[in-house]
Amino acid sequence: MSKRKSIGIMGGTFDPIHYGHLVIAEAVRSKYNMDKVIFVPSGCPPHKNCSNVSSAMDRYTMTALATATNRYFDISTVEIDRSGKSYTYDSLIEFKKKYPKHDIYFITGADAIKDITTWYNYEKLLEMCYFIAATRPGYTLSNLKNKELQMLSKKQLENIEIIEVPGIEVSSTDIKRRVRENKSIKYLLPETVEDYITKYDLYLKKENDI
Ligand SMILES: Nc1ncnc2c1ncn2[C@@H]1O[C@H](COP(=O)(O)OP(=O)(O)OP(=O)(O)O)[C@@H](O)[C@H]1O
Ligand SMILES: O=C(O)c1ccc[n+]([C@@H]2O[C@H](COP(=O)([O-])O)[C@@H](O)[C@H]2O)c1
Repeated sequence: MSKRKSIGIMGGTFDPIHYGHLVIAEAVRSKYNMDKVIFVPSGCPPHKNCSNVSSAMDRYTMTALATATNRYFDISTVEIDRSGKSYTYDSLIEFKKKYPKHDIYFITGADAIKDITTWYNYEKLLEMCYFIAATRPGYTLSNLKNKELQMLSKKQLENIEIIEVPGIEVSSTDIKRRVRENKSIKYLLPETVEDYITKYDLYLKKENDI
């Protein structure tokens, strides 16, 4: 990594945000001594059905609650303010303009990076920023390098770093299912987010009914 200043961009649907997201963002920030990590809730996640996702306001609020206690964490509305699919390429253009002196690192789970060749304008994206892919349980480094990423050139692969972080086996899908089944979600996500979910009765209906 160069000695230039750097920031991390942590994009996600965050429906809801949980400790899996927070752990990887903090692990990457401290490992690379980043100035900050900006959490970017998607407006309409490109690879998900937007109509099945909670409102942008709920997801933004939960992300703000979850990140409030970390002075290095920030939050951006760049994607929820934009209409149409929330392509990372469009957001990165904006962040490059806003932070011309910083190196930009897009932080993602390793399971998401394996599909990078299906992302909008992925070739340009890989020239514009570095990707830091945190392994989550079930994804090994060798599997990822050998199989899913084999379409990429050596130069493109150089802009992707796969790192291991303390694994937390939690997903937003699992949390939503637990809420529906009236199971505890305690210790899977910050208490403030848990309280928000309870207060506004989020996730009680089946995903297709949202
Ligand atoms: N437990 C986890 N460990 C590591 N990375 C994670 C974890 N959960 C999510 N991520 C990563 O965080 C990013 C944003 O994830 P997202 O908001 O879609 O949450 P999710 O839990 O993966 O949701 P879903 O269950 O709907 O797939 C993605 O790059 C994803 O790979
Ligand atoms: O730009 C794309 O084509 C693209 C395709 C899939 C995922 N992403 C981004 O990757 C991040 C994680 O996505 P998701 O669907 O797992 O929440 C989020 O910021 C998405 O906008 C971006």
